Amino acid sequence: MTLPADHPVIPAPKVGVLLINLGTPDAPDARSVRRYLAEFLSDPRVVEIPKIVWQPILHGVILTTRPKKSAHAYQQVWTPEGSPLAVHTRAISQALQQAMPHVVVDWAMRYGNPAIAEKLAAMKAQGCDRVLLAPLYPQYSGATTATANDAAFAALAAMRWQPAVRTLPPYHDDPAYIAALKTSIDANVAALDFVPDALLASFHGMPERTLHLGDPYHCQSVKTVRLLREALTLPVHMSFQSRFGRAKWLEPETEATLAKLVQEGVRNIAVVTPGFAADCLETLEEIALRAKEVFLRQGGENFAYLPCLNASAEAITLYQRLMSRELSGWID
Ligand SMILES: C=CC1=C(C)c2cc3[nH]c(cc4nc(cc5[nH]c(cc1n2)c(C)c5CCC(=O)O)C(CCC(=O)O)=C4C)c(C)c3C=C
Ligand SMILES: [Fe+2]
Ligand SMILES: [Fe+2]
Repeated sequence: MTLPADHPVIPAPKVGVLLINLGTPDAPDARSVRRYLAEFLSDPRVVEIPKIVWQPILHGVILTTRPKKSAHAYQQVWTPEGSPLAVHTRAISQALQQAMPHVVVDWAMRYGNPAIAEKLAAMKAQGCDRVLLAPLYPQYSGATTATANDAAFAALAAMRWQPAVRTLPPYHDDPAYIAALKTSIDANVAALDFVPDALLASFHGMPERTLHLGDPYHCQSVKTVRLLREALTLPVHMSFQSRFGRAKWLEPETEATLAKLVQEGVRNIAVVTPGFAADCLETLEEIALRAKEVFLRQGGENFAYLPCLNASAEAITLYQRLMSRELSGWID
């Protein structure tokens, strides 16, 4: 049988790893932040309020007031290379590509740029017929991991010839993740010019309702902290930051926890954010700048924010291990 001239040629198997993070505005100005927030906060996985109720609130109040305020916050942490979240996620992707030269490693954002659909199309064009989708969230949540996968599946839905796909499971209790956190925390604490009395692990918050509806994020965060306590010598406290809206969010809240710790006699503290793979607005502005101010104002003496794993050597060892495990059978 003669094949038609335009019949697709079947290439040799090629594997792609697509790292996915949340997303960030293109620039630290109100217009760019508004565009980003409009996409992010219209996701029903993020704001679980009926569209008919939420859209007028979003477009009437939130998107007229918040972009200016948030743009100001972004300006405090923006770098010459761009938004910290994008800069670190790109650096992770580049370092992992070096560590795993036999696969194609790239990165995308759930909201904004670079888009997941665009990066999946680029992988396909490079001949990747197998793709590992890797949302970079240690703890699973519908608002983060699931929506990243949803967006990837939606992009695949438009492809005539899809690659085979796998998704990276949460790694909140993986010994390699806890070991990477321990290495990073120990080194960062040793470099401080004071000895912390305690460590506070601050996680991004979620509406409390999501816990009762079965989202595992809270339980997985608690487990990460238990394992960190077992691995570290410092006392480890836990809290949730970044409240949004009027609903009840997970407790205890980060700034309230810092104030309480001062009252209990903690004067010197180090804060880590193990739920974030990469430093971003929520860690660099909300914690390193604003939470620090709260702690010192309450009578604390020394406050250190310890960076996320970012593209550190321990992070790349971690990701190489996690990805290689998921690629088993696809690569040798
Ligand atoms: C209902 C609102 C929100 C939920 C639920 C939520 C969950 C959630 N978010 C992250 C990680 C990040 N969030 C970031 C920023 C951010 N988050 C919200 C709201 C919700 N997040 C807003 C409105 C913003 C934007 C900033 C602001 O205006 O305050 C970021 C940083 C992005 C950046 O550009 O640097 C991250 C990362 C997780 C892990 C999570 C649930 C587990
Ligand atoms: Fe968030
Ligand atoms: Fe915030």
